[in-house]
Amino acid sequence: MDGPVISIQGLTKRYGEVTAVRDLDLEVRRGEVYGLLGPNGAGKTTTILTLLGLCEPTAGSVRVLGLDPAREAVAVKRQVGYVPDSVGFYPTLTGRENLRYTARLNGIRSAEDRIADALEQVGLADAADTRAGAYSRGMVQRLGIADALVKRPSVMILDEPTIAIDPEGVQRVLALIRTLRAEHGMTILLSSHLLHQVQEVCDRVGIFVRGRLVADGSVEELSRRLSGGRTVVEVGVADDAGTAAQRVAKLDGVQEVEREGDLLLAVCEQDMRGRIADALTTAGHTLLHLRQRSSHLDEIYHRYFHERTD
Ligand SMILES: Nc1ncnc2c1ncn2[C@@H]1O[C@H](COP(=O)(O)OP(=O)(O)OP(=O)(O)O)[C@@H](O)[C@H]1O
Repeated sequence: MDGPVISIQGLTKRYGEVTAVRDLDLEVRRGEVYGLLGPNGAGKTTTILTLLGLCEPTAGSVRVLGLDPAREAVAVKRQVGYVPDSVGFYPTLTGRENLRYTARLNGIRSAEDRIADALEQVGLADAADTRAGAYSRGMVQRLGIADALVKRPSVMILDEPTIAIDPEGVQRVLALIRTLRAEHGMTILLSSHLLHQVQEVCDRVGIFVRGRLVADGSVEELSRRLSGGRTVVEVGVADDAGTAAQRVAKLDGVQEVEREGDLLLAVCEQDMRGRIADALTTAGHTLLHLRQRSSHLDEIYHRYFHERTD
């Protein structure tokens, strides 16, 4: 299938007086990890439920793999793995037995190999025959992902996949998301209010505030837009920083150079790391540090949030 895997145009969802999602346009391309980012009540879950055909749009059009989830929910469900924010399993059944149960519910026959593969992928092979009631929250979350993987989906939708799990568990889930994308080319949509985590795994993010998408792009792009198109390059040299600063300031495209502790901050029209490195090393400086500074996602998020609510 060509074109976006997820395509939302003009989506509005009202619950009585409450408008949960307003006039949303969003596209997720094949193999992309897209993060829906926003505070509680922003409309993330409503958007996800609409993609799964579990919530009917008030207005607008939604397509998943070219299908209309409101009309073709079964076909969508067959190809899309969904992990809700709180996954429930039978505590007295083992991880493997729980997956057998849902495989049967989904009409997947001869699922044993798929179940074993899915448990292996999420790192639960050793705990497969332990009761789910004895799993940690992080393990339950990973079992939820395994459950969605059994049907070998091409798209995964995860609602708050790292909520209420410990830092080690979070890292395992994030690593798993990266692997699913890298090794299986999976398209992944995840929602979160945990900014740093989204920044770690997503190619693009959409910032949701009160049902509206107020910004959309890669973290780099959002960062550049906020800084008025300028890029800051951090430079550290082992020797005379004053002379190094003068050299960098003379380069075409560098607007100004500031000092921040031991670092020089070169404000540039674009990423000039290569030219800065060349200029300094050619002049005999020893370069210790060179990094393009990007705004942290929480700075971006709060800036957009405040711009819209002030
Ligand atoms: N079934 C419903 N009936 C009435 N109002 C609803 C319903 N579902 C959601 N809402 C309202 O719609 C708005 C968006 O909710 P939604 O759950 O989509 O947000 P969210 O960004 O996923 O937040 P959270 O992280 O808290 O789940 C909220 O104001 C919520 O109270």
